[in-house]
Amino acid sequence: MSDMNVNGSDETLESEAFEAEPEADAFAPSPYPVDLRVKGERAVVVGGGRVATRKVTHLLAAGAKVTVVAPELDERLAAEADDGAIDWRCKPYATGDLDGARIVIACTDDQDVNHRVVADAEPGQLVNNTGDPSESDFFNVAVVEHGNLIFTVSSKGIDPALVRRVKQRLADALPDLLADAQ
Ligand SMILES: C[C@@]1(CC(=O)O)c2cc3[nH]c(cc4nc(cc5[nH]c(cc(n2)[C@H]1CCC(=O)O)[C@@](C)(CC(=O)O)[C@@H]5CCC(=O)O)C(CC(=O)O)=C4CCC(=O)O)c(CCC(=O)O)c3CC(=O)O
Ligand SMILES: NC(=O)C1=CN([C@@H]2O[C@H](COP(=O)(O)OP(=O)(O)OC[C@H]3O[C@@H](n4cnc5c(N)ncnc54)[C@H](O)[C@@H]3O)[C@@H](O)[C@H]2O)C=CC1
Repeated sequence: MSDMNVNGSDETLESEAFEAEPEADAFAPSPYPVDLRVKGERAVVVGGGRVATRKVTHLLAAGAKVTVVAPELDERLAAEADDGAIDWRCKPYATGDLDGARIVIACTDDQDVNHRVVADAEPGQLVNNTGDPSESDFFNVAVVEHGNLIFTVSSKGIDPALVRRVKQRLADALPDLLADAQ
């Protein structure tokens, strides 16, 4: 598998996880792959930095109602809050902030807080701890959209850097790959 090559160049996608070392597969069995419909559902994102910005962008595109809990917001999220696109609770996370959420994403730079968010979530809430895949009900995947097609890339939470590289190659290769398929 190590010579898998999406774009036809000589470069290979080197990765320990890609070689499927038995001890690397801490998240077996594989996750159940779905496209989750979240239109109109409440999503609570705890943390307002770079990683939160990426998650919020996808949640808004999917039509979720987004609440961000954080004492500070990155520039782009601050603009979304000013526009009324997201609800911003300008404060540190506290128990109770997850009430009414269908989806919960913990992405502060304080792993104790992220852990507390996971511990506070109700059984019916889908929770993602961006700093600890072992505590997540789901993983955020890389996305390449092409017309009505959505291509997603996941490594079962094992190797996000590899996922990012593969996404880029997929995006570069898709126009040629699909030229006579549509
Ligand atoms: C488990 C998961 C949690 C989750 O569900 O979010 C997770 C976890 C972690 N990521 C880390 C690092 C980075 N992740 C990225 C990028 C992406 N990460 C994404 C998903 C996921 N990342 C989930 C698993 C997905 C899978 O593998 O199947 C993507 C695909 C989707 C998205 O985030 O929306 C998005 C690319 C999207 C795009 O390009 O479009 C970058 C690059 C960057 O930020 O620019 C870096 C910087 C490092 C680098 O580049 O090497 C660290 C180490 C943190 C540390 O130690 O500091 C952890 C924690 C850990 O692994 O323990
Ligand atoms: N899944 C992924 O794609 C990645 C995940 N990570 C994880 O995400 C974490 C955050 O990364 P960045 O967004 O780059 O950090 P950042 O420093 O840009 O943002 C951290 C945010 O957390 C907020 N925050 C801090 N304490 C808080 C509290 N008690 N309550 C609410 N909000 C609080 C801050 O105000 C800030 O908005 C990293 O520590 C790492 O664990 C890092 C890289 C990629």
